[in-house]
Amino acid sequence: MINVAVSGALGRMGTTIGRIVDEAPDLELVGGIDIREGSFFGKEVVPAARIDAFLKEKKPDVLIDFTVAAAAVENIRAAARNNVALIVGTTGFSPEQREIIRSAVEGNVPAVISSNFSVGVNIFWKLVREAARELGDYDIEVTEAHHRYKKDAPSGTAKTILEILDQELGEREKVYGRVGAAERKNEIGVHAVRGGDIVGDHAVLFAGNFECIEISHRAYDRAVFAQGAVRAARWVVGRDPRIYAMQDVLGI
Ligand SMILES: NC(=O)C1=CN([C@@H]2O[C@H](COP(=O)(O)OP(=O)(O)OC[C@H]3O[C@@H](n4cnc5c(N)ncnc54)[C@H](O)[C@@H]3O)[C@@H](O)[C@H]2O)C=CC1
Ligand SMILES: O=C(O)C1=N[C@H](C(=O)O)C[C@H](O)C1
Repeated sequence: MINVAVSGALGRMGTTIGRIVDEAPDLELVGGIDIREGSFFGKEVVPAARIDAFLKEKKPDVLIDFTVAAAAVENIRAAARNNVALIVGTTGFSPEQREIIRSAVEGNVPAVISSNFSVGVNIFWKLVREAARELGDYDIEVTEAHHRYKKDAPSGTAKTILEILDQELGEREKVYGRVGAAERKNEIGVHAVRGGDIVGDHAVLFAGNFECIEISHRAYDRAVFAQGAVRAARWVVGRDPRIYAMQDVLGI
């Protein structure tokens, strides 16, 4: 039995993950952490200020964090000092926060960190990499769309797309939300749409003369992210103490 705790337990992803863990015969939901007290699936949710006492008492094997960047950094540090493995889906980290996370995790606990835990997006990233290798001279535009409550833009998944494009094509200027009259150069356009209850759409357009290729992914339910995160949680326990990607979990 793997003991699982969830931070961001009262949020959209936290409740989706809590339900999956609660229903899994091989997993035990030991409780949750959020900014306020509460309960989910019959388990206690404690305020983030009490995370150390919570981890010592409940002894989860793994903490799954879907919160906000500043909170996740503190939760990750707490898990690392209490020897709890990590799944981190939170997005919007600054380079400085990424460095704090790296030094908290490396050599201390195993952690799978991914801007997107869906299997489909992990395959989509591979397809984008392949297309970029062949179509480096085409104009490239990245578009993402999410629900009205999303706090960060562009999405973590879109930032990962940009990292892949930079790795394959060399670093190019990014133009965010094109406005005004300017001739297109070699930049990559990046566009974020926010509205309604859109779960998560991403597309990369490669536009050449007389043809375009668009690679896209659309999530219809956030269960796809939650199922991926739970799959990663089963995989991460007992691994060497370092940062892993979802591709490591999937073996792709
Ligand atoms: N990697 C992936 O596959 C996915 C990542 N995300 C990311 O997950 C994060 C959460 O997304 P949602 O669940 O939609 O947001 P949400 O706003 O519904 O939930 C976040 C929860 O975190 C709580 N929280 C805030 N500070 C906290 C702290 N210090 N400790 C514990 N909990 C705290 C909030 O009260 C809230 O309940 C975002 O960064 C989002 O981009 C979302 C979906 C998929
Ligand atoms: O906030 C969300 O909802 C999502 N966030 C992730 C991101 O920023 O890429 C993943 C997914 O698209 C949903």
